[in-house]
Amino acid sequence: MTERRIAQVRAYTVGAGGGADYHDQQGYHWIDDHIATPMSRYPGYEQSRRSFGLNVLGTLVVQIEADDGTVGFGVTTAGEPGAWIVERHLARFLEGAPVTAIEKIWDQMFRSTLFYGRKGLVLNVISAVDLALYDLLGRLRQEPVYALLGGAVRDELTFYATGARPDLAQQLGFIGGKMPLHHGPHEGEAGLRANVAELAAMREKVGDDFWLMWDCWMSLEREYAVRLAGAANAYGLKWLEEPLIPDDYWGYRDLRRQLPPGMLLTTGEHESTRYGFRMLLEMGCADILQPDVGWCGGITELIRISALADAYGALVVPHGSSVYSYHFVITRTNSPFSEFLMMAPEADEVVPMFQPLLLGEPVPVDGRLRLPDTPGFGVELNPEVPLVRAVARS
Ligand SMILES: C[C@H](O)[C@H](O)CC(=O)C(=O)O
Ligand SMILES: [Mg+2]
Repeated sequence: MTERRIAQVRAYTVGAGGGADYHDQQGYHWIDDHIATPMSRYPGYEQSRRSFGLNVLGTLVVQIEADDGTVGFGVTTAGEPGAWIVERHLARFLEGAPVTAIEKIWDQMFRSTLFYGRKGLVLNVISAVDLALYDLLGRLRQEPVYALLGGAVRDELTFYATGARPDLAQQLGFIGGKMPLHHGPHEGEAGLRANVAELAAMREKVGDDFWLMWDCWMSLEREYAVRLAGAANAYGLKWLEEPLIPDDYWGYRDLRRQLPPGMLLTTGEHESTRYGFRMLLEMGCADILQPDVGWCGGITELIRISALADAYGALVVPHGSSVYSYHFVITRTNSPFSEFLMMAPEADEVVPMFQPLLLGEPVPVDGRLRLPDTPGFGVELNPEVPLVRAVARS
């Protein structure tokens, strides 16, 4: 293959809601309906995550154009600050470099941003660039990303669903349902009882064998989490997800030892890089790691995180991220199933996660999906969604 070089990098924000910033929804949506969060303790921020600014960043789209005009793209949650980082800082490591220099470009982006990066927004941006590079390489080679990653280890993906209605997810063929936790510790014993009553009612609806999990979205304290897990055990809770803030590695380590036997502890969607996941693994913080490929450092870093996890006997079940996760999960034996985020406002039907931004996004049918072999990640930007190149080059 002729060696292609990167001609131009472009960063865009997106006018419409949704897309990679999937919390940015209008009107009623289960994903913003009194979900327990680290901010719930402050009056006025309990009912809606949008109220404390969960949707302030918006979507970032990174396009990378090769010198033959082929364009790959990646998306993340980073909006205008992310566009600034791409255009004013990271572009220098990309433009003129070989398209195949993915490892070197990653290393340069990471090292050059250490003085203000390491986690969070900067890693979201590095992830989007990395996804765009993989998409571009796949398009140039006319191969799906999963083929670039060594090929599929199984024929199809199997999914659990995240949403407010595991009972409907069961009817739609998913293997389990992960519900948001609705009441945080600030709601006291009554809130704890209300949480357990919701779980009990859902168990009644789905029967004994369907997986039920709780996503606590960093909202709990350890003592509360122990009591909640103890009460939930009677209703067969499969895992307790992200109960503590991400930096409390010590809390996760201790909590994992205090959970009822058989109940799993999961976390990682707000963790990034191999260094963050090394902490989780070495300290024994979780049974299942849940990196988000759009936030943890992209495919390049997820490969390292997954290998590290495998050596520790931990599963990696990436957080959401649709096709960007699927192309990875299908290639890894320690990623036996996938998450599907139910983005229908009532969680009552399967709709593409990144709508309206992407076209061609495949969705599970009967809880399963055979990945198409379309080049790259197999999705296109929807021309009807306006993109804004908000940051001029200096
Ligand atoms: C449902 C959760 O609160 C969050 O919005 C998504 C998430 O953490 C997950 O899918 O996992
Ligand atoms: Mg989660």
